[in-house]
Amino acid sequence: VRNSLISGNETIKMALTIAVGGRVWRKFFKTFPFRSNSALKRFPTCRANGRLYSTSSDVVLVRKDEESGIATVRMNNPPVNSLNPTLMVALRSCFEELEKDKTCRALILTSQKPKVFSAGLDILQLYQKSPDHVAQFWEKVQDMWLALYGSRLITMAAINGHCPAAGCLLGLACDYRIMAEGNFRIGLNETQLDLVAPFWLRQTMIDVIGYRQAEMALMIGALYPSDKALQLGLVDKLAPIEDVQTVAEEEVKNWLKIPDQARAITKMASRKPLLDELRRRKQEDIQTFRDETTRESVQKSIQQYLEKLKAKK
Ligand SMILES: CCCCCCCCC/C=C/C(=O)SCCNC(=O)CCNC(=O)[C@H](O)C(C)(C)COP(=O)(O)OP(=O)(O)OC[C@H]1O[C@@H](n2cnc3c(N)ncnc32)[C@H](O)[C@@H]1OP(=O)(O)O
Repeated sequence: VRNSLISGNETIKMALTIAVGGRVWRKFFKTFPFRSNSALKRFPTCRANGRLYSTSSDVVLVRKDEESGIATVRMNNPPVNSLNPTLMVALRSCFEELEKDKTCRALILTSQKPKVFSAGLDILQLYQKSPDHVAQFWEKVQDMWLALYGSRLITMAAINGHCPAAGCLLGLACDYRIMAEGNFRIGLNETQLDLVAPFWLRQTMIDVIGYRQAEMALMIGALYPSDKALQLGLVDKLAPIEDVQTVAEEEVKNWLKIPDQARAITKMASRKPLLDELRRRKQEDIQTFRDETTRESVQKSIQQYLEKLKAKK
């Protein structure tokens, strides 16, 4: 159903776009306007072995190789890259900056701290917080995802460690996933916290691993070891943890051989319906998240989950 949501008009527009040579990008951006938020402040930048973008808080480290146009974005929010508002705003801002940078062609998303790609949403931000806080928090999740999933760039997740829940959400938003071999886990374990993955996250899981496997994985909140994730198609390739970044760079170089505009138009053709649907239902999605998360029984489950995390030690 989703694929058929691209109208005939848009398909014709896309075909014309490809055909009209010089005016291609103007038409492309008209057909698929990429959003940006002018209120976000630009990164202070400096140069060292290529361009190094840096957020004021340094929770996101970005190094761009000017020659190849490949930017590596490292999440740097110890101990486990949990997605708190600061990290999510920095990631979104970084994705949007790279999007605007005409010399940037690809983005590799990884963790500065090997062994954990991201522990997902910062659970503390969902516990005993006001409905307004939770609503604002969720909008940051949505905006970060829209910026990454809707990117014209080649996006590659170099998953160098555990990747539960919203860590997996980030991976699924990319075009390709390379994961570390070994005892690392990936998946959407939301139901284990008594949470329900929103429609757009569920849809990306279905798109990547197929309906039956996604339905089952989501219901039981499965976290898969990397070899099983490869078998399911949840990740595309495995590499020893120390080689994940290099393998990602090699893979990007293969993708760079494809002309950017045809690749990006094709990507948008398949992603636009879901992007549009979330944009259209953004407020409804925020309200659902706010109401669900602040429910007493869900708060109790989150409390128990936090206690379990602490007791692990
Ligand atoms: C439709 C409507 C409804 C919609 C609702 C839809 C929601 C859908 C979207 C996504 C939801 C989510 O992401 S929910 C988040 C789900 N995430 C998880 O379940 C991951 C939980 N974490 C882990 O499993 C592990 O930490 C793991 C990542 C494997 C790393 O293990 P390690 O042994 O290396 O590290 P640990 O010792 O466990 O953790 C180090 C410290 O970090 C803390 N910590 C770990 N994960 C954390 C987290 N996510 N948030 C905060 N803090 C965390 C621990 O408590 C420790 O704190 P100290 O003891 O103080 O040091």
